[in-house]
Amino acid sequence: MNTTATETTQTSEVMDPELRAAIGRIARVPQLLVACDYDGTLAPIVEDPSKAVPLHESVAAVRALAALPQTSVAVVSGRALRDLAALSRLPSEVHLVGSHGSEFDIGFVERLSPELIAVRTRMRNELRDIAAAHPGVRLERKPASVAVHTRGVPPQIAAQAVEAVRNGPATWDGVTVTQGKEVIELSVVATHKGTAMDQLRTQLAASAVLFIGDDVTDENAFGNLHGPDVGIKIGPGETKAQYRVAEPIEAARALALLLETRRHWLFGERAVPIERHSMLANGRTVALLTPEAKISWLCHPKPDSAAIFADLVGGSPAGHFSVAPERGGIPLGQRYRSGTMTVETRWSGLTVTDWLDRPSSDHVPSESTMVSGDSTLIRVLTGSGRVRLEFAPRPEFGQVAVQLQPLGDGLLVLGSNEPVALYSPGVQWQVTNDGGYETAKAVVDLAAAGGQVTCELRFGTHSLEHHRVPVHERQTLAEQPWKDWAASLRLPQTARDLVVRSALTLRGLCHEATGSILAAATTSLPEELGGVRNWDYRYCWLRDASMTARVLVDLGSIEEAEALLRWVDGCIERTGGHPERLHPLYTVDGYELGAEAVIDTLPGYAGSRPVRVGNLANHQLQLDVFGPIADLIAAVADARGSVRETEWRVLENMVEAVRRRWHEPDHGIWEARLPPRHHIFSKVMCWMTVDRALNVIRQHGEGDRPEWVELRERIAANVLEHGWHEGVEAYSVAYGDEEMDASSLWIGLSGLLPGDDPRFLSTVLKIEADLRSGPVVYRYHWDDGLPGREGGFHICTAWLIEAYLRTGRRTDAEELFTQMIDTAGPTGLLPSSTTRSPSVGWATTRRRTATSG
Ligand SMILES: O=P(O)(O)OC[C@H]1O[C@H](O[C@H]2O[C@H](CO)[C@@H](O)[C@H](O)[C@H]2O)[C@H](O)[C@@H](O)[C@@H]1O
Repeated sequence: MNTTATETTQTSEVMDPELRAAIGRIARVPQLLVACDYDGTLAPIVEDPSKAVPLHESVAAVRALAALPQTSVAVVSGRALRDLAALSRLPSEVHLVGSHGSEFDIGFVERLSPELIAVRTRMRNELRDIAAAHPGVRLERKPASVAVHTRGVPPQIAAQAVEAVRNGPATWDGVTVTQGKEVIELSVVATHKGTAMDQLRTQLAASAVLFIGDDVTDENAFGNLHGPDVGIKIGPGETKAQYRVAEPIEAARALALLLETRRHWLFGERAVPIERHSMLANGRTVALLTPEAKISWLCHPKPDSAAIFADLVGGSPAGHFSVAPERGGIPLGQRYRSGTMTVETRWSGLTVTDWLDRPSSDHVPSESTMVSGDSTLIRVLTGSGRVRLEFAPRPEFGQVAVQLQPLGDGLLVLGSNEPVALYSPGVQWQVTNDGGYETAKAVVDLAAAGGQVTCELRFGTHSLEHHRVPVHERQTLAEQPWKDWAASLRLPQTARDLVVRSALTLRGLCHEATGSILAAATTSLPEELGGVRNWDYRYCWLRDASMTARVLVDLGSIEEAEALLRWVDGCIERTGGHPERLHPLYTVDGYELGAEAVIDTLPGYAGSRPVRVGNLANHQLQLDVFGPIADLIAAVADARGSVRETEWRVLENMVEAVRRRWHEPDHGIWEARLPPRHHIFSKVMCWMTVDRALNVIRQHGEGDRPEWVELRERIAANVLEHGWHEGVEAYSVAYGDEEMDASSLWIGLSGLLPGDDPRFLSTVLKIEADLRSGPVVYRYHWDDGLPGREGGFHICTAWLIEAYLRTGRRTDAEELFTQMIDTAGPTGLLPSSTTRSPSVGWATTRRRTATSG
């Protein structure tokens, strides 16, 4: 018998914290079944069984739960199904099961055999006589049973009646006896709520079941619960349920909490628009900060590792590190310190300064005993007010429960493979357990602490030693390389500040240890709020990384391109002489990704699920990837005035890859999960590969390569002829297809067609007409086989701006540029896509959290 539920029943309105935590956990399962008993659970016990009506609080919660997606609700009662439906008046979404789990539908009675009906008739007659001989005893007839009620009957008469039942029809062959609350029931079929629950679980494909009941018959259901299931017993008495509440109204409260938590989980908590975040970076990993100084995203040890803070796609249960004035209030503002990746968030009386420190070995004098790990998130709190801190690390996207152990000047995160320590002298942490996860909370009085408190979240170490270098010096040391780099850039006259911020953000996406460049800091930000187009972009795409590095070369910085090209060389080497088999993307370490998977415990950004890790596009054929690499080598060679051996090798491989495969259909730049096509963009990029290689060899090598010239001309002739669609008078998305695609602007942007070629002019006009809507430029409107809608893409906006410039439409270019930068957030970040949502206005979502246009 059980025992997990405490015998003392709760009478207060405060819910048992363990039950609260269990509800928090089960609210987050993919497919939930909520099952309740009726009498004594939804409906308080009353003397007359025909007057038992449910609490309106319970009905409200049950109805609302049943209306949620991925959620089923059932009422499993001892009552006849017909009576249950009449009394409960629950809507048809709620599954009703009567007769202690035997009666799933009204036709049940017709399936009783003639023999059973004969026994039932005999039993009814006998029980009628017993009731007549015992005043006050009431009978309740059900399809296969009779309940003999003794509630309100003098105890002696009740006992005699029960004895008569037990010694009489209860002894007959084929009769099952069930004892309930002042009721004894005889049935001609065996009944079992546990079996009914198993049947419902299978029918409704439930990942977990929450069952609430009060009576002895409910123990069969409690006994069949297992794994993530939750059982709640109402009232006293032995039980197999893990949790207990005192009375039905408390069960109603538990259902209301379940409803609220599950609603949040399904639809997301109030989501901060993506462009309102700020990004921290240190060349090793990246973090996102909300406008309220909450660290809402951080993967560790690498940017494509699992997140320790995934609040961005999972709300606060998915992990965060928050700092705010105790009195509350909205921040006055947030900004980057000029030319750095340090962010300041200001309230009246409090400034929080955040940065990701570089590995401390770079900075710590050799005599220091300080042992620090890979990265350190430093949070400096200055001011005079009282500040509330909440530290909720959830390693491995919250899949691994950890303990927080206050120790010395901080606390340790225990239970994770990667050591993590929070050094926070002067902060007294209180650790609470919430849903199996521990959270540390504290309030600090900055005035009493001398005006400043520092928190250092140290990754890769359990050291809580004092760092010998004062924090302000470490800030200078962390900021100086960013400042020096930003100061070295060759900036355009237009929008200089935004360009610097863009460049710093792109630089922040560079992984210094390997040379790879992330396509984005995050996974699963949706193309459409609430949609399913949520992909993991925390990897290095050959195309995107080359385009990023190319932008930085244009701004005068070639070291990122050099590092990337070394990384690409490593990827090519691992193809074993088959550059044409390069994958479109790799991990930051340059290896193939694991299988794409869904983390179904995370609700997604604003409820946009699934949250994915890995990316199936890894196995697609994308023949365009060689072009941006060759283009980058050409730009580096021109900037440096020479070509390195590695770069020659990469260039030769790119041309060879194109020679082997340019004529094949592929999946294209947008990675549609459709059969391959002859995409215009891929063909143009193949042409560009050979064209840029010829430029390099002519300017920095030895003479020409006639076979390359011939290859380039062959590709050009092919795409110019087959890519042109007479019907739409433009270069469309793919050979023979009349749909438009913004990437086809590259027919002119690449230089394959000159700016004044009528075919390019006509293509620009057609793309503008079909794909531009005010400030938004869509990638395409063709059916990509996925549900939901596309958002606008800033990279397409940038291409259209450039196409306007090349075709002599400067005013249009300037106007669209102004419209585009108007969508940037307060600290200058501009995500890669835009979508209109009634709830959040112009929300910018998905992919590269950077101003890369
Ligand atoms: O499985 P349940 O939904 O809990 O049904 C069990 C029995 O509940 C009813 O009887 C009980 O509630 C009555 C109304 O409050 C009360 O008067 C009686 O004393 C209780 O035993 C119902 O009448 C039975 O048919 C159910 O088997």
